[in-house]
Amino acid sequence: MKMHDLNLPESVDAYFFDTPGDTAVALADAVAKHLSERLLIAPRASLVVSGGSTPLPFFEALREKPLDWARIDVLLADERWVSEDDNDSNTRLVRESLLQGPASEARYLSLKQPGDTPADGLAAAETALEELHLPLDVLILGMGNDGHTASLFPDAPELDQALDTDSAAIVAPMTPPSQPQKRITLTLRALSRAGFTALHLKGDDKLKTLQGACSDIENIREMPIRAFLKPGLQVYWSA
Ligand SMILES: O=C(O)[C@H](O)[C@@H](O)[C@H](O)[C@H](O)COP(=O)(O)O
Repeated sequence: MKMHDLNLPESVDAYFFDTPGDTAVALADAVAKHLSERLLIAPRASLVVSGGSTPLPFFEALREKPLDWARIDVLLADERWVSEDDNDSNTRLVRESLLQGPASEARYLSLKQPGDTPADGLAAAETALEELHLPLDVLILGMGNDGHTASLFPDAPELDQALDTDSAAIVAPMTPPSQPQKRITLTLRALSRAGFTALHLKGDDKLKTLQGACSDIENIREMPIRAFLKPGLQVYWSA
């Protein structure tokens, strides 16, 4: 699909690659560049990543980058409320695939905290993020075919609050009936205006979903990814 079919907003750059591996390497290069530039002028940098099945080759490429990882705070955009040894845990994915090698020096800020539900663990999660400076420096988002990103799900009863950028909340519990697990997510207030935001996608289905998202950009509740289709976003896609 040619870029113009996406009618992305002005100055949203879309990069199309032949393979997920090529995408991963290119995205890792861009992220490493932004993190190292940030660390030239700030004592620490924040890197927010997403879970799911797409990021693995990106994590494997990024972790080998010769960055000052001890000065980088790594956290998830969202998390399933499962134990860290659960196969569905994004924290497990990040610890096993990203926080290895040079990147093992990074400081990991965990959204997953003790508590039977995300609501029970919310205060501890907020405390864990106390040192997180906003706006974020680097944010990597995925997208589901319902147009969710992070755990901003269209069917979540808490979506309006999580999208309310006037709210002070930077993290919120989400209980989308479409999902098998309860979730915790960074809110739109926390996720917006990052220094560098990339949308990392794989597959024709995701490209079609993105095309649909571009067709009615203002209707964010219907497809929360639309909140990020703004100038400066970089889309990285492969079949
Ligand atoms: O916890 C999660 O699932 C992610 O944070 C979520 O927002 C993900 O990025 C999309 O669902 C895409 O997931 P895939 O990469 O598996 O398609």
